[in-house]
Amino acid sequence: MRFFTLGIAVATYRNSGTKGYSSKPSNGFYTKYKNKDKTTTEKKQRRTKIPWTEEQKSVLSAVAQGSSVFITGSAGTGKTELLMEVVKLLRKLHTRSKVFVTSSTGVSSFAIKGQTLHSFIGVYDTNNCSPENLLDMIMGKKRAISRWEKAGSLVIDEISMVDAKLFDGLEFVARKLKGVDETWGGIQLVVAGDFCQLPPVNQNSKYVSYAFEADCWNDSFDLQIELTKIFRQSDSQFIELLQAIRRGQTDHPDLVLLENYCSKTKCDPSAVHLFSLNKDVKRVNEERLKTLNKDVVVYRAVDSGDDHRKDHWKKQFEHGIAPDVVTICEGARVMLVKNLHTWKGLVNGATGTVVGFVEATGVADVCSDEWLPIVKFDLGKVLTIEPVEWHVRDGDEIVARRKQIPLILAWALSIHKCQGLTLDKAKISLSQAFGCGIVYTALSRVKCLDDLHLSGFQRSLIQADQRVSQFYRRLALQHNSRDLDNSCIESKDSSSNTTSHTEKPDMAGNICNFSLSVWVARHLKRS
Ligand SMILES: Nc1ncnc2c1ncn2[C@@H]1O[C@H](COP(=O)(O)OP(=O)(O)OP(=O)(O)O)[C@@H](O)[C@H]1O
Repeated sequence: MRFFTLGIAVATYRNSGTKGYSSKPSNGFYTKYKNKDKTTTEKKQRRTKIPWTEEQKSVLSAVAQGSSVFITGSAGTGKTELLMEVVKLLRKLHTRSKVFVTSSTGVSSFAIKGQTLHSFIGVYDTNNCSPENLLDMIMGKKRAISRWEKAGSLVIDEISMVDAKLFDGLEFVARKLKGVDETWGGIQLVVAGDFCQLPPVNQNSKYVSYAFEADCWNDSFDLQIELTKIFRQSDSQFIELLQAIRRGQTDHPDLVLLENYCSKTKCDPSAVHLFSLNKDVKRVNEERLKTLNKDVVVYRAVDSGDDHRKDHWKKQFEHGIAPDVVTICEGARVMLVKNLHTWKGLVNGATGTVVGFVEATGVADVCSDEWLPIVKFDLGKVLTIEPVEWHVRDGDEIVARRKQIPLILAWALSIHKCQGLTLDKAKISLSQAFGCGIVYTALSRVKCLDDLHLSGFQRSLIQADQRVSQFYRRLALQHNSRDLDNSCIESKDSSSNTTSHTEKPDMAGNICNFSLSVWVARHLKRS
């Protein structure tokens, strides 16, 4: 493997546009943030302390039994958090090198420390590809073939953006390359996502088919489970309103609240501005940076990787969240794009303001004698941000590394980029919004209505796809029939005292018996 380095340039120049290296950005902070945040062991201990719900536990126990599982649920129900735990479990079951962790978008694949689904497949343009075409394209790629042959488990996050044709194609490829005549060639599949959020993007046609419409969908899973406990929001009125929007309900009485928020509330200047178009995001961020009229510091990423596969990983970085160039100055609103200190809330999505710069002496081989930003996070913590590393993986192998400051300008963001994030405050411009799920995805980023300022909101923008609604209705019916089956099994088994299960009311007040759901789902699938 050959590595090359682009070289880092940390330069300061006046906002006026005249480039030139200056000594140090003017600020009053030259003391490094001392609290070097505990040991790795302590970090690990804290992470494992998440109080999993019964639903989440049932997923973990199904995975531990070798089941293939689909995890869905509203925004903020902990799908991604749970997936991280599932990955740990799968690695114990199959060994690390046989577990492939993927997501449909670059941003979300970084969030789960995986790779994009397309990079795992080894083919980038899969639009309207038949299963046979897909297999043909993969057959020309040794590494891709070996990944498929090796795979004991495949994890796919943000499934809402994967279309049915691709999902069926992947199942076909798995069966052929594993040489096992079982669904997915016997690979343990764990898939997560919310079909009420952003749908698949198909460049060649307006019609999108969701993954659940794939012929193999039902046979792919032993358990399909909808998580019902929402963690991101706690205000029941807001939760109910979001659920109405998720269902595409345009006549909900509380929608008037959003119309009021559109016109009346004064916008908090620290709120993140969300747009549906990237050009609006770029424009607003550049405008806001200029208005500060301060010296800026430019951080260029240092990339290294396998030269032969440079096109591949460059593309990955382009589509990922790790920025190529970060241009900031004192006063700039920024967002962390990597988890730094989870237990302190300094995670991917945490926002703050650059309050100064500190000399970067001794920071591992980049930025030496240059400047590191000090960020005061909205949560109150102040932290010197050092460069971190992102990886592009090919299965278990790291094929490229990017070192960069994990910040992006955060006055404005695209709604697509923020899928999966929790935002402290948001100013959402919906005037250019289009398509199903976009209003729900945008609004569900914040924790409460007071954190929201809206413009361009109209009830007509709320759109839910009928196929998605039908899918969730079917899933709910399955759950209900499973509950009935469970109570039968319970009474059968109670005589032998072998069954223990937890009862928990779901959002609709029904009683769900989750510990038995795996068995029942398998039973339903086979019968
Ligand atoms: N059992 C739990 N107890 C407490 N908090 C939890 C639990 N599970 C998840 N969370 C927290 O809930 C928040 C939302 O989780 P996460 O981002 O995984 O949701 P999600 O379902 O993936 O959302 P989205 O669909 O918007 O991507 C996170 O802050 C996460 O740490």
